Order: sequence, then C-alpha cells, then structure tokens
Amino acid sequence: MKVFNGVAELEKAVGTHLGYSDWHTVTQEQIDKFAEATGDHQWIHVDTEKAKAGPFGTTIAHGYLTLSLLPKLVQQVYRVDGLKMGINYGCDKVRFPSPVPVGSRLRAGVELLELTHTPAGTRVKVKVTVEREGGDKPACVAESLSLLVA
Ligand SMILES: C/C=C/C(=O)SCCNC(=O)CCNC(=O)[C@H](O)C(C)(C)COP(=O)(O)OP(=O)(O)OC[C@H]1O[C@@H](n2cnc3c(N)ncnc32)[C@H](O)[C@@H]1OP(=O)(O)O
Repeated sequence: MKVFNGVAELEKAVGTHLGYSDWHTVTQEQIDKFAEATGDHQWIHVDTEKAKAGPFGTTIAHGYLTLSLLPKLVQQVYRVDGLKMGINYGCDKVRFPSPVPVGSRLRAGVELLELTHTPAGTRVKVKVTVEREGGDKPACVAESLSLLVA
C-alpha cells in the first residue's frame, strides 16, 4: 500500500506504477447477489447447470461486477491522506478483454496517468488492469477517474 501525504505528494508519482491489490476470489454467491442488485439474470452468470454446456464451461461474472470491484481493489493499492473525501468521477475507457469464470482470483494493478487541478478538486486518472490468476489477458482494463477534495 502506497500512502501519499496530500495531493502535492501524489503529483510527484504521475507516470509511475503504484502497485497491486490483494487477490479477490469471485464466488457464485457474489455473482448471484450482483444479478439481484442489478436485475441482470442472464444464464451465463446465474444458471450453473446450463452454463456447464455453454461457451465457458461454467458461469462467468458480469463485466460490470468486475468493474465494480475497482474501488475496493484500488483502495488496497494507494491512499491519499489529508482529504475531505474522494468522489467517483467516472471512466474514460473500459474493456473486458477476457471472461471471469466463477472461482477466479482477480487482482488490480494501478498506474497513475494524470492529475488535473479543477475548482471542484483534483481529478486523478489511473489505468487499472484487473488480472485473472493464470490468465494470459486481463479481465478488465479501465481508465478510471476520481475527484479528490481537500
Ligand atoms: C449483458 C452483460 C453481459 C456480460 O457482462 S458478459 C461478461 C463480461 N464480458 C466478458 O467476459 C467478455 C470477455 N472478452 C472477450 O471474450 C473478448 O475480449 C471479446 C469477445 C469481447 C472480444 O474479443 P476480440 O474481438 O478477439 O478482441 P480483443 O483482441 O480481445 O480486444 C478487445 C478489446 O480489448 C483490448 N485488449 C485486448 N487485450 C488487451 C490487453 N492485454 N491489455 C489491454 N487491452 C486489451 C483491445 O485493445 C480491444 O479494445 P479496443 O477495441 O479499444 O481496441
């Protein structure tokens, strides 16, 4: 975990890789709860019997479930102290280059791309690459933005 003492210290790290999160295991219970929360009950996610004969041989996580893990995973990589709050500003680009079969272990690598000072706060852009253990392609690659309010 990298800890930065304020935005000025974070700014010095622009262009660097900040490190990796812990591994997170995606369970069927988590997929089912995500389906319930979002109303997306497609069989490739929730029908374990049908999915055995499907293209992935098992159920797979929703792409947006993987994306929704970003706050948790990125918070394990770095922190900026001395802020009032951080706000999710959105994403510039998101891709899901490979599926996440149930039981997969995922972790995030974080690269600090850009800092922009705005009247509302400091906008931070990071490139988050979610790797699947044993996978040759990332599960998710996202340029994610946060607004840091001091
Ligand atoms: C209704 C909801 C349903 C779901 O949630 S389904 C579950 C979520 N989705 C998935 O699991 C999809 C998993 N991905 C795939 O199976 C494949 O992927 C696709 C079939 C979607 C596409 O495959 P291919 O046509 O071969 O394209 P490519 O080469 O995989 O590239 C796709 C984009 O991913 C970027 N990419 C690929 N490899 C990497 C890498 N190693 N690092 C960073 N980005 C990568 C590429 O550039 C490109 O993006 P650029 O279209 O913008 O060029």
